Amino acid sequence: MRIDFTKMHGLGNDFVVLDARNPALAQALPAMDAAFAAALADRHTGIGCDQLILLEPSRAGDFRMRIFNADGSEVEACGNATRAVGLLHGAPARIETLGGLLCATPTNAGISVEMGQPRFDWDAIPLAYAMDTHTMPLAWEDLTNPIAVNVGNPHAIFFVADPYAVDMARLGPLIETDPVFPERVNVNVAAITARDAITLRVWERGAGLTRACGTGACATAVGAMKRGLVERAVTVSLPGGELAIEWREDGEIVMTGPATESFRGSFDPVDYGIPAGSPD
Ligand SMILES: N[C@@H](CCC[C@H](N)C(=O)O)C(=O)O
Repeated sequence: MRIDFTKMHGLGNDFVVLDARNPALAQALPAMDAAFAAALADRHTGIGCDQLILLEPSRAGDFRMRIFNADGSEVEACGNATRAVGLLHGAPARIETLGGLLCATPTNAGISVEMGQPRFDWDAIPLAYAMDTHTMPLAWEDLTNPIAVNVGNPHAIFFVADPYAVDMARLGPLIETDPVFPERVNVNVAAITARDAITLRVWERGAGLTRACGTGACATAVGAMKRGLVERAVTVSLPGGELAIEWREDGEIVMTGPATESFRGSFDPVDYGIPAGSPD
């Protein structure tokens, strides 16, 4: 049996969405593992995407969203995909993720998502320094003094003069896989251009340089607010376009921006070496 998919993107950060709420599709879909997710995400031999999104039934929310990076790793959060599935749903949705329950609402300005409250895990790193248990420096060449913000998934943010002057293709993977980040990390380089504006590029954990990263925009905005560099509402400009990020007084981060459906299609799992309906 062929399996239907929807190809979507948020500011050019692109997704293959499989809707396993549909019982026929759920039955035909092989168990999702890293190898299968990576095969579908491959831009040369698969459908191609930055993240594979699997929608499943949920007791906690309207549905559950599972997120797989292009390298097959399953992760906790994806801001752009949350807007994309919010668009697909077409009405306010409570979306269960590994990173928490998120609320997506269609508005005139795009899809607005309550992304939850940030955690500042960086405190753990200076503690390691104080106890002299660290092994790595907090600087990677010219990238120094990052702030780490967890918005369901982990981000390290470096404030620089010009994000486009940073050699992300080289430094991104170096920092992503540095042992100082046991779960690897999304690497953000950002410039503050006004009290309400940030320019950002993101090397995504498990996906590389993407045109936009919703959680990266949230983490960077909140990191900049925590350092007193910007006000509580900012526009974040990424290579693929702009997101509005607000850190409300109640602690909730709200991200608003566009989402787009590109096309629909179907594939045969046999082409990925997996017999249809196989439990493996
Ligand atoms: N593109 C995403 C983030 C996807 C997950 C990330 N690469 C990770 O490994 O945490 C977004 O829009 O937030």
